[in-house]
Amino acid sequence: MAVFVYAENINGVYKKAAFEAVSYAKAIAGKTGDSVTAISINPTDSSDLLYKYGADKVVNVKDAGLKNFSAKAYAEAVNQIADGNIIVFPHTTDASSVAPMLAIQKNYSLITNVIDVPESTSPFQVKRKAFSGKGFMHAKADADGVIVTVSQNAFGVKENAVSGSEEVKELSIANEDTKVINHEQSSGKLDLKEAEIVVSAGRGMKGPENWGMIEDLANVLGAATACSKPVSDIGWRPHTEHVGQTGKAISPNLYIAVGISGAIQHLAGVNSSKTIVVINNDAEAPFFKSADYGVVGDAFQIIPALTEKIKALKA
Ligand SMILES: Cc1cc2nc3c(=O)[nH]c(=O)nc-3n(C[C@H](O)[C@H](O)[C@H](O)COP(=O)(O)OP(=O)(O)OC[C@H]3O[C@@H](n4cnc5c(N)ncnc54)[C@H](O)[C@@H]3O)c2cc1C
Repeated sequence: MAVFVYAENINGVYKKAAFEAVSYAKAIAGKTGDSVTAISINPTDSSDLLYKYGADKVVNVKDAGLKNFSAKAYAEAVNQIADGNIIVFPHTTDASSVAPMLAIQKNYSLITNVIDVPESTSPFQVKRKAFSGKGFMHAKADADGVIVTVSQNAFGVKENAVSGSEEVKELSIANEDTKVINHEQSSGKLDLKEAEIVVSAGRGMKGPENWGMIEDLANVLGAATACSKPVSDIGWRPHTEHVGQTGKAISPNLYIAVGISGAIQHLAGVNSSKTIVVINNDAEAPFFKSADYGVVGDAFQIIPALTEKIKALKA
């Protein structure tokens, strides 16, 4: 028996979330004594990248009709291959819409946003995020089969190299429903949901002309940039950077919040970050209650000084 895992790629290139999902599937397989079979749709990347994280077998679906993403058609493709009782998906935007479609097609339980290896695999029980990341719960699958989506950056990418094998599967799936015509990445920037470090700023920055210092700090740390909702609403930053309840939910290893008050709707999207650093000139700002480290002070002095210090350390 195999633990199946959906290895997501964008325009043929594997996402970091795919490596994390394979690492997670390998951890489950270690408990059940199964092998890991990864399924990917029209990848251009080499399967070697998936063997590195523990995929014993990679099934590459070749289907010209699946060039454009559609949750229903992709679920059908995975359904035709995955004949095991445990199927793992990354909790990305695309994959988290494929997983429920597949759960319906297979009549399996669906547990989303899991953050740890299962406590038991029979019955399947696992810890997951709840209430927009403000709490945790232990979910138990009712059905014999289970599909899980792994919260990004929760488990981590873990090398576990095996000498895997590859199978190419030619499919021809009807893809006539609503589909994504094109995936475009904002120019040359890190994907916010995949980033290990995020530097985020809010209205405390006073205006878009002051974002240079946020970008400088992000560059020196190799981080992605994010912002609060009002900042993107006023047009200081693009909507793709808006994090929170109504924006992207992220869980980087390090989240640096600059001039953000820490409203509950903002926290809902960032409070599962592993380490939170808050920089705010108001010692009473609510964000400090959720911070691992806090600096009370003027961002306009602290950020450039911090950037210089990190540059010096790196040199
Ligand atoms: C239904 C709903 C959904 C929402 N969804 C979201 C969401 O997804 N994401 C989100 O972010 N918000 C969301 N909001 C808005 C949220 O309630 C807050 O209004 C918003 O997060 C505040 O943004 P801010 O912290 O940038 O601005 P402010 O609340 O204005 O805070 C600015 C902060 O900057 C600090 N500051 C000022 N000057 C400096 C300085 N020189 N140096 C350091 N610090 C300084 C201030 O002390 C203050 O704490 C939502 C609201 C609603 C009602």
